[in-house]
Amino acid sequence: MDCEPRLFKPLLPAPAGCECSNSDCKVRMASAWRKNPEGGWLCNACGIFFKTRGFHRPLSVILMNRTAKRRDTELAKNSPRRKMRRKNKIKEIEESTKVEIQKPPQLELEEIQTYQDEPSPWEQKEYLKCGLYSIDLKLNDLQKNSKGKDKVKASVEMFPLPTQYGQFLITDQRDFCIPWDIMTAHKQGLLQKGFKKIKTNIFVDRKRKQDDDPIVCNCKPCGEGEIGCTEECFNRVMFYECSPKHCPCGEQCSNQRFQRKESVKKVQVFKTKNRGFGLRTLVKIKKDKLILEYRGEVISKCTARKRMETKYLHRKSVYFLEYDKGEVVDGAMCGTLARFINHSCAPNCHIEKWRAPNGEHFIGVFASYDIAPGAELTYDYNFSTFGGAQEQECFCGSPNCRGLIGGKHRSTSINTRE
Ligand SMILES: C[S@@+](CC[C@H](N)C(=O)[O-])C[C@H]1O[C@@H](n2cnc3c(N)ncnc32)[C@H](O)[C@@H]1O
Repeated sequence: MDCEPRLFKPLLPAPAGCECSNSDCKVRMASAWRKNPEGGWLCNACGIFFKTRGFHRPLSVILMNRTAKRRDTELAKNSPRRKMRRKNKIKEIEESTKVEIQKPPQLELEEIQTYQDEPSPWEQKEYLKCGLYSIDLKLNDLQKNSKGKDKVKASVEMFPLPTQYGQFLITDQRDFCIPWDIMTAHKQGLLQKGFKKIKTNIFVDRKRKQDDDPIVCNCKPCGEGEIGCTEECFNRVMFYECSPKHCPCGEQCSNQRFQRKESVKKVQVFKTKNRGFGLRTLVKIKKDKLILEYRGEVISKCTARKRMETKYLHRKSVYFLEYDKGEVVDGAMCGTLARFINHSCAPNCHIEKWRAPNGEHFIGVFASYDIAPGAELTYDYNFSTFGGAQEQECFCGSPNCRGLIGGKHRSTSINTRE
């Protein structure tokens, strides 16, 4: 295909070093120069315009021609449709400015001034929303996808990044802020590998029991404003929680603390000097109050041993707690904040095991006496943890410290009357 190079006429300076006598144009270089009736010089474009229309080329047409010319040159495109559009625009402007031409020159100038102040929409510049190599992709434009959900789309299509960009990302140092929730979780030790809070125990080696024949107490339904199932409640004495469906006291039953999740909410994980993380209370806790339920994965002792020999082989902390005959709660991977409670030989808490109406158990940390705000919560591991782990040196710091936690000294007795 023959493809002749496009020839541009060389630009000539105005004769005698002057400029285009159209006060809106004033160019010094043009492809040709033409004389106006007064004897001055007009550039080729203004000369032709004046000759064909009888008035000077207005500023808006000059600007539009310049923009179009520049765009044409830059993009090397010359579509006939665009030419038509430009011609039509020029016609429109001619129509609108013809009347103004009749006005005295002073008025014409004012009119043109307003053109300059308020550029027409086709003269307005479009700005890129994002740099070519912008570090942060702008994700402002939300578009709906086929399912009607918001779909994020970058505002501007990006060029591929230069090859050295990876190096830049590695070496670039920028200030950043860790999101509040992540920072808090980190401070509370919740970012430990794989730890997740759960709302009920997870049964790994068997199914959860679904006993639909709960033990019902013989308390009498109480009057309005009274509290049911107090100290004398047969279930309470036996460390059984009443069933919400069957208890004669109904809504007034006070023996459903685990099921109603009546735990102390204002507790805080903190870093201890030599015992890893610990848990402290931010509020005063009364004697016998349920502080937290100890939840986790309910596994057989056999699974627990296997885990200790594999998964937890190099772990310093142990999170096993006796659950039932031959079963253990493992709070290492998932559970509640109770897993952060450390051992003390002079503890302020103890563990209680309560029977749930479905035949399973609730294991809770209870206050052994009134605890002041800010105090670290502790219980004696030797009475409640699973005795399969190695002995560890005790750093509880109490005057009657036994020196060791865990190992062979452990007993499995938990406070329960089963
Ligand atoms: C259930 S975790 C308690 C939370 C643990 N401190 C943590 O950072 O996750 C039990 C582990 O804490 C440490 N620990 C608890 N009480 C301790 C004590 N009095 N002295 C030394 N280490 C203790 C031991 O490593 C133990 O295996």
